[in-house]
Amino acid sequence: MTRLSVNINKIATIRNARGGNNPNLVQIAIDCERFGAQGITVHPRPDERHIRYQDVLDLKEVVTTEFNIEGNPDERFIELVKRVRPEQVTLVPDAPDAITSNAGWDTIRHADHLRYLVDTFKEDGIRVSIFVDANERMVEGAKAVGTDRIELYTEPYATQYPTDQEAAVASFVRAAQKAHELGLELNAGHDLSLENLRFFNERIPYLKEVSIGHALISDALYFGLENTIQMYLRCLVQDS
Ligand SMILES: CC(=O)[C@@H](O)[C@H](O)COP(=O)(O)O
Ligand SMILES: NCC(=O)COP(=O)(O)O
Repeated sequence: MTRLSVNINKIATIRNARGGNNPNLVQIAIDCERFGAQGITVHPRPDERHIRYQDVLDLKEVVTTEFNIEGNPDERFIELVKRVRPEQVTLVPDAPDAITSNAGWDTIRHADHLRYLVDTFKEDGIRVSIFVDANERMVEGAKAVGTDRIELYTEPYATQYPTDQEAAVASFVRAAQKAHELGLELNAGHDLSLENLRFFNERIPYLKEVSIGHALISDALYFGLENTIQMYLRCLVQDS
């Protein structure tokens, strides 16, 4: 079964709006796990607009499932990840002023840099995942730099899904097959939701993990966090 990692960035966004500790990010991470999440994802950004670097250190003390730290690997990020030693680091090429992540790596152009990063994190026993578009050449490039996994950037899938599900998923199926042929493990994320997740999971072979934040936390406003996590988990169960 594909595993669900809950991205708690948006909890930190709400907390930061008032400067105090409500909602309590650490308690929410503990509760997400209690409600069935199989991982916790955070994406510290240089401006700390949601997840703060201190949050990552605090979360390391309590997360008992898979801890996944995503981000643009600048010096501060590299130092943080190497200090925390999460189960997984996901390398994302987003600009500091980007509203959210908006593209995968060009794994061919940035091959030398990515190879260095993969080696750096693997040295500390941290699994490395590289965020890529659903493009077979980029998957091949990711393999060439030695990563363990890739994460497919699913925003284009989510955008096209309401109008043409088959067209939306086609390049993702090809990229997933390519990853499998090359021996790469597969994650996916960005804008996955209750609307589009089940179909994606049914169609994408060998999917190990999805990380979901924005839609899941928004749904929790209506359904509650525990129910919402269970609803997402049900989308990931395959009928046999
Ligand atoms: C890497 C990725 O796909 C993003 O979804 C990211 O983790 C979300 O970041 P924000 O919560 O800052 O939009
Ligand atoms: N890696 C994707 C992620 O963690 C969450 O993305 P989103 O669901 O907030 O778009």
